[in-house]
Amino acid sequence: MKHLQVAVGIIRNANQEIFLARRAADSHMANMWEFPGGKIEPGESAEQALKRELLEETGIEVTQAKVFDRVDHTYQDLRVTLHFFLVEAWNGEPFGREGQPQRWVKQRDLVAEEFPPANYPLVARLKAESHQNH
Ligand SMILES: Nc1nc2c([nH]c(=O)n2[C@@H]2O[C@H](COP(=O)(O)OP(=O)(O)OP(=O)(O)O)[C@@H](O)[C@H]2O)c(=O)[nH]1
Ligand SMILES: [Mg+2]
Repeated sequence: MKHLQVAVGIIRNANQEIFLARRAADSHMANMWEFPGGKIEPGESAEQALKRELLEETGIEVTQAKVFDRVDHTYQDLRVTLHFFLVEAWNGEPFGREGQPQRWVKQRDLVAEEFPPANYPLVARLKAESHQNH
């Protein structure tokens, strides 16, 4: 089975809002909401891929990224390892640079079912941590 290594950015602003983008209609997990990111290319570290993908997909230059979690998930015909980073420092203003819809959502208001199934535990963790801290 194909196995992808993916770098993913949880972009969070000072209002505890997280930037989400909508996946394209013709992609894997079409039309679901996602944290921007993409495949780690050969020779790249997860953090390098994160910076490249966030620039390509949202236009921001990441200046600091913290490892947040690593999740392994097997879909019907595809295995993914998602390397999640918490991004709280960047230059620019994120937007759907590839034309994809986007929105900011309060961390505590995230809805797991809007994301690909691999994200469910991660979204649960983010919601739990938002109740502790805010
Ligand atoms: N970016 C992103 N991908 C995710 C998330 N959750 C999740 O299961 N994935 C899966 O990770 C895989 C790779 O992500 P991607 O499609 O963004 O990769 P990419 O930007 O390199 O795509 P491309 O082939 O169009 O260049 C997809 O199969 C996607 O369904 C998520 O929150 N964000
Ligand atoms: Mg992508």
